[in-house]
Amino acid sequence: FLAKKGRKNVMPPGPLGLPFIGNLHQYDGITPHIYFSKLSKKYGKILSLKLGSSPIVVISSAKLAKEVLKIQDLTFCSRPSFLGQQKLSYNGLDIGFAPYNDYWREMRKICVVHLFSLKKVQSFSPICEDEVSRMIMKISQQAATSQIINLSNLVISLTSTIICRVAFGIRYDEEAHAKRRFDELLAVAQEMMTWFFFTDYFPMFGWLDKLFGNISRLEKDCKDFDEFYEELIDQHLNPNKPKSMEGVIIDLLLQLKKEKSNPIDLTVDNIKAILMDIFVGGTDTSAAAVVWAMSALIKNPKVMKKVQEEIRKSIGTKGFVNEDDVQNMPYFKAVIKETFRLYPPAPLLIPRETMKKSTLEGYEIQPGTIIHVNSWAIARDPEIWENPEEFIPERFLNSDIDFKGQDFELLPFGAGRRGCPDLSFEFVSTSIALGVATMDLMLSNLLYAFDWELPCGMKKEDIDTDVMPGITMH
Ligand code: HEM
Repeated sequence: FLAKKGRKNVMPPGPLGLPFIGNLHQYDGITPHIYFSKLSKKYGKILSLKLGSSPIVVISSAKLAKEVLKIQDLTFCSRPSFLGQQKLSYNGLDIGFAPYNDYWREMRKICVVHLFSLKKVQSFSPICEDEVSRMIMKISQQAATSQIINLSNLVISLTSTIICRVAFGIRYDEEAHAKRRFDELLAVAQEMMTWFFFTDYFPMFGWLDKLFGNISRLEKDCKDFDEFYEELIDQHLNPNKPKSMEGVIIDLLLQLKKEKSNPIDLTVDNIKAILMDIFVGGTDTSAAAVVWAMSALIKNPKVMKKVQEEIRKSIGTKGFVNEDDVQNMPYFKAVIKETFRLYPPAPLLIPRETMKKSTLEGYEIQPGTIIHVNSWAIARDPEIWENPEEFIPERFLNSDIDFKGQDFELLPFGAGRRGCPDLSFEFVSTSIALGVATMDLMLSNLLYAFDWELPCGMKKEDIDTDVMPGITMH
């Protein structure tokens, strides 16, 4: 028995670890959200464990998420410094992996004010619409000859094409070498960001990373990225660049660098680091969400039929669903929310690190502790959600719960000062924000234009829903 008062100085409960390695031998690094969720059933909504020398606390309730992301946001708003993430972000010169400090505050302001202002995001809409209609055309051609469509590949390729156009003003031909190179770089970034480096958990044994070739691989990947950015920057500095390259994100950043009007003098490395955030944050997340949505719909044919009826009734013979049309489709919006609930693209958000000593549920949390908010587990908590494992969009039809970071039972974009910058548009419908708008457009048009079924001989139980490693859940 531990009275709340008596818990002082005690870490939250958790599995017993071994000396030196802690719980590393039990840890599932591929699906950590599921591993933590199982632990929370045994140890509670706040639990702790140790990976090597790193203390970790996992939160699995809406109430505690509110405590961490809102009430004590300032205490819990730094980021741990993992080797792969640090190297890829030019030592935290980006926004997502930067520690909480004045630099991060300024960079985030630049991003929100200049790169993702409402006007800017709206100007991206014709690009998204153009790319989605090209995708629909491509599927039509393949369907006409009864070819099987690999939807995951198509959707990932589409989001990366959109980001390339929005960020660099370049439309890579799908088969082109440059496009393949970009997609490969993205896949490598995902892998390196969650790669196991000894340095992260056993700093004294960092030399093992060298021995096992982890460092040379990481350095090679960073070099590849760097060359890619350099080429892009050179293209944008060319006074004879094509018109399509003007006013895009990289151009805006180069302009800000030249103007020197910000408290931070932007360097080329700052620009490269921000580009990395935009690639990784902007491409993977909405693509993963669309693939999960389609998988859920294929498994739930009644929901598929109902949402298609809504879209087709609303759009009629217009031929294409535009961004504004979606606002008049409550069931479609509920399908999006239900997808975010069951399949949040970043199930553990991006890990936080405590800035100072604090107390959570009477437990003392030391500075430098890594905090995981298990948004995946919270969104399946039977104390909050009825039949939590079922895909039932109807639950959102008469509910005010939204995903803008105010309702802590549904946190696909995180919340608080480190929440996804899309949330800075709290005063605007989130569908205007780039990630959701892309997702709305892709999914609504896929459902409007085609009837979907699994390849011949495949049953819905055969759909492989095993998760691949990475911050984003593919
Ligand atoms: C469906 C689309 C998206 C989802 C589900 C998503 C989700 C997330 C999540 C969960 C976080 C961490 C929040 C936290 O720690 O509380 C985050 C942070 C971030 N996201 Fe997104 N995101 C999406 C789209 C985008 C887009 C389109 C961009 C930019 C082009 C972007 C850029 C970022 C950045 C820079 C951060 C780091 C914020 C910080 O640490 O201050 N995301 N996002």
